[in-house]
Amino acid sequence: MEPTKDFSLEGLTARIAESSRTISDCINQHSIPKLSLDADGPAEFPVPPTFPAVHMVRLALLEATSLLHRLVTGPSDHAMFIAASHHDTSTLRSLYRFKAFEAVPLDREIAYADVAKKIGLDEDRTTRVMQHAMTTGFSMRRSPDMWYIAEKYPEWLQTHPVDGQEPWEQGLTLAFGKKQSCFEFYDSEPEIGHRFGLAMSRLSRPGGPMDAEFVVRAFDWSSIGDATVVDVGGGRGHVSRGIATRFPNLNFIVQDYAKTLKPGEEALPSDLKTRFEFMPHDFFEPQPSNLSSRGNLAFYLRIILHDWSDKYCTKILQNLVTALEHGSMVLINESVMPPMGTVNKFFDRLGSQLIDKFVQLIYKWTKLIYRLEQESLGSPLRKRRFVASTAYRWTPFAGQVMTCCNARERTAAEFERLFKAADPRFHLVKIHQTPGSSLSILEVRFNIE
Ligand SMILES: C[S@@+](CC[C@H](N)C(=O)[O-])C[C@H]1O[C@@H](n2cnc3c(N)ncnc32)[C@H](O)[C@@H]1O
Repeated sequence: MEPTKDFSLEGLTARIAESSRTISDCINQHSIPKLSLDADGPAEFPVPPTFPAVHMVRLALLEATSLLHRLVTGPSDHAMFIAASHHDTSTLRSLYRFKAFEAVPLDREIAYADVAKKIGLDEDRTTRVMQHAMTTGFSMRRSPDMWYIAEKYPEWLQTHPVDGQEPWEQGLTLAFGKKQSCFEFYDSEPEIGHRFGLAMSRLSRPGGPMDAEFVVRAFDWSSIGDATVVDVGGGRGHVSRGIATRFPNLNFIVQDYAKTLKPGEEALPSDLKTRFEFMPHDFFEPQPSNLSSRGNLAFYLRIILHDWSDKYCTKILQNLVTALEHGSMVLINESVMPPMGTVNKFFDRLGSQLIDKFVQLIYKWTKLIYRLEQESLGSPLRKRRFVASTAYRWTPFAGQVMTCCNARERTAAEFERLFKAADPRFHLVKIHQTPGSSLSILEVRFNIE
C-alpha cells in the first residue's frame, strides 16, 4: 500500500475504511480470532505473519488513524495532550507501586473501595488514579512490566544545558536524589532491580519484541567454530541459554553484577551446567587477563551499548581489547535506527516492536534499503550490504535510555563512529538482520578489514 498522501479528513477516513475492510476480510476468511479489547480477546494482533500483505495494511491503518487523531485534535490541543501525558505514566506507576494490578481479579468485577482496602490507600485517590489509568486503555486486568519513567528529565535539561555524558545526568538522579547510574540505582534497590531483571527476560520471551529466538536465527553461530562466547552484561544468561541449546559447539561465560547473575545460575538446566560459567565482572574494568587461556573467544553484547553515552561505550569496548586477538569477533546485538522520515509516520513518532517484523518486507518490496544505506552511512561505506534493523526511530527505548541513562539508540553510522573512536582496529564487517527482530547483530572484527 502506497504511503498516505491525502491528509484530509475524507482521505484519511477513506483509507481507514479500506484498510479495515481488508483486515476484516482476512480475519473472516481464515477463521482468525476477531480483534477485540475484551479481557479474553487476543493479546496481540491476531493475523499470523503468513499474511504479510495484511500486516502492511495494518501499518497503513495505524498511520492513518494516528494522523486522523492528530488532525481532529488540532495542533494546540495535541501539544497540550503531549505536555500532560506524563500523568498517564505517573498514574500507572502509582498503581504499580501499590500493586493495584494484582488486587484486581481477572474473572470478576471489584469495587474501588475493595481495591483501596487491599492496597492500603484511601478510596478517593485509589478511584481517581485507577480511573485515569483506565482512560489510557488499561483494563486493569494485567500486571504490566513497567519501565521507570523519568518525569524529572525536563527539569534536568533546564538545569544542565550541557551534556557531560555521565550516566547520572538524567531524571532518576533528580527523582531519587542519588547521583547514580540507573544500574547502580537498581543494584541499591533490590526490589526495583529484581523487577528490571524480570522485565529484561520478559522482553526476550517467545513472541516478545526481542524474542531470543531471533538471536539464534540472525547469525550463523556455528561459523565461529568451537568457541567460548562471553556474554558481557548478559543478565541472567537467558539469551545465551537459547543459543547454547542450538549450538553445542559453544561454551558460555555470562558476565554481569553478582546479584543479577545469581538467579540465572540457579535456574540453569543441569544439561547446560558444564558449558556455562557465571562470572561477576564490571564491564568498566578490563577483561580478566586469564580469559585468553580459554581458547577461541567471541564477545557478545546484547542491549548494552544503548544504555551508555558514547564516552562510556568507548570504555566498554576498549576493555575488551586485552582479551582480543587478530580476527576476534565482537557481536553487538542492538537496535539500528533508520534515518528520520524514512519510515511510516506512525512508527517515526510512536514506535512499536510488534509491527517491526513486517517492515523488513516493506523495505524489500519498496527498495528502500538502498536509500537507507546511502543516507545513513555516507559514501565510504556505501558498497557494503547494511540493512537497517528497526523501522521506527522513536522507540520507547530511545526515550527510556535518554531520560534514565543519559544514553542513546544509534544509527549504523553512529555505531561505526563509536567503534572507530574506541579503537581503530575494530571493523564493522556486517549488520545481520532477521525479519521480525527489532534488534540487529553488528558483526565487528578486531584488526581485520
Ligand atoms: C539492558 S540489560 C541487557 C541484559 C541482557 N544482555 C539482555 O539482552 O537481556 C543491561 C545489563 O547490563 C548489566 N550491567 C550494567 N552495568 C554493568 C557493569 N558495569 N558491569 C556489568 N554489567 C553491567 C545490567 O545488570 C543488565 O543486566
